[in-house]
Amino acid sequence: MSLPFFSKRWSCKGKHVFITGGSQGLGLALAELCAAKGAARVTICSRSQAKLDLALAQVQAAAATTGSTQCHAVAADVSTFEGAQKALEAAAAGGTQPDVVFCCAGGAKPGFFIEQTQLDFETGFKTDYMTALATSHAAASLFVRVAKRDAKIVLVSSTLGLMGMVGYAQYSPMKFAIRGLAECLRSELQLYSIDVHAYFPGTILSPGYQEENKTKPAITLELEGDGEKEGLTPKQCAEGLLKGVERGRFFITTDILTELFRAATASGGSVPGNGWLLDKAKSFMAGIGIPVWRIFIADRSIQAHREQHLKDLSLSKPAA
Ligand SMILES: NC(=O)C1=CN([C@@H]2O[C@H](COP(=O)(O)OP(=O)(O)OC[C@H]3O[C@@H](n4cnc5c(N)ncnc54)[C@H](OP(=O)(O)O)[C@@H]3O)[C@@H](O)[C@H]2O)C=CC1
Ligand SMILES: CCCCCCCCCCCCCCCC(=O)[C@@H](N)CO
Repeated sequence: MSLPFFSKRWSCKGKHVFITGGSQGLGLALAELCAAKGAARVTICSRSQAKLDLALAQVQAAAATTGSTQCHAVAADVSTFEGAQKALEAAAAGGTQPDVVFCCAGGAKPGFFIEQTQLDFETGFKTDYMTALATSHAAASLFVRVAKRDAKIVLVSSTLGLMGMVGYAQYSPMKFAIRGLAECLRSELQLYSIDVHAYFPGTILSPGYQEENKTKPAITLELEGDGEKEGLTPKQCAEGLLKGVERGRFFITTDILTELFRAATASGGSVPGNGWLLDKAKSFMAGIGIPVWRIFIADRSIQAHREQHLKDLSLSKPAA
């Protein structure tokens, strides 16, 4: 056990870092960062071998700056327990078990609730929640089995794991579920001294973001704001995420808005915060700013959009 005020800073140096969703976006940027920071081994995992081949070359290039990192790729679908277990076994085949597992796999398919199908929701459940559940279950089981010391599991939620809004019914509830999972695991995995962290990014300018914008309703885009201006690059997010992990933060954010939502909504003190007094101040600010935004901007724009929306809906419906 480490004391809360005197704990040593964690570092990925010399560690084996395993990353799902490592073939692009946040996961790839994180892999490059850990390679550049001297991790002993970086294993990236995603379903597509073709994407992994391209990504691995980038991670190797990042590793060349220090020269001490071995880089590997494992093709696996981590949305099942079997897939996640196999992925971790393959990662360990090189001789060292992972020390830290980042669950970055995920992705949204925005759309209107009544236009989305059972398959859309099931895909959200698999891609966002099951990948996180299966990976963290396989990782925790492995860490306990080999009595790994200093092990970590990092889950990736979203701003939308702290608040929900129009267009994200297929995705946001899964990110809320990841937050619930993180809270349960933080509590239970203390039994094995495994640290758990949860990251809540805002917009990440990733390939996934480009993809989701293809089906994103106009009203969702409007409320979310201009991603290109307000979003962060995968590299900026990876740096912020790693910094949060190094400092031992439980709920990690990389933008002020998400930090306000966290302070205002996160579990009423039943989980570690980001500084008691500062959290109180942020929660106070959020308690004023967020309702003002909801009443005067969000709900107002949605209500003003009703007429246009009904026209848009009937466009996609066959004539009665
Ligand atoms: N982009 C954004 O604006 C935001 C993203 N987030 C979250 O951050 C994380 C990273 O997002 P982003 O950088 O946009 O990621 P991308 O959507 O660009 O990439 C997703 C990655 O996950 C992999 N993946 C998807 N499904 C599986 C699966 N079943 N098994 C294994 N790998 C899988 C993909 O590879 P492959 O196709 O080869 O499987 C790919 O490497 C996600 O969890 C996302 O929900 C949170 C807030 C905002
Ligand atoms: C003072 C209070 C003002 C409040 C303003 C709130 C604005 C809401 C922003 C919601 C942003 C959602 C980002 C995450 C996106 C994400 O996870 C998807 N892109 C999936 O990939």
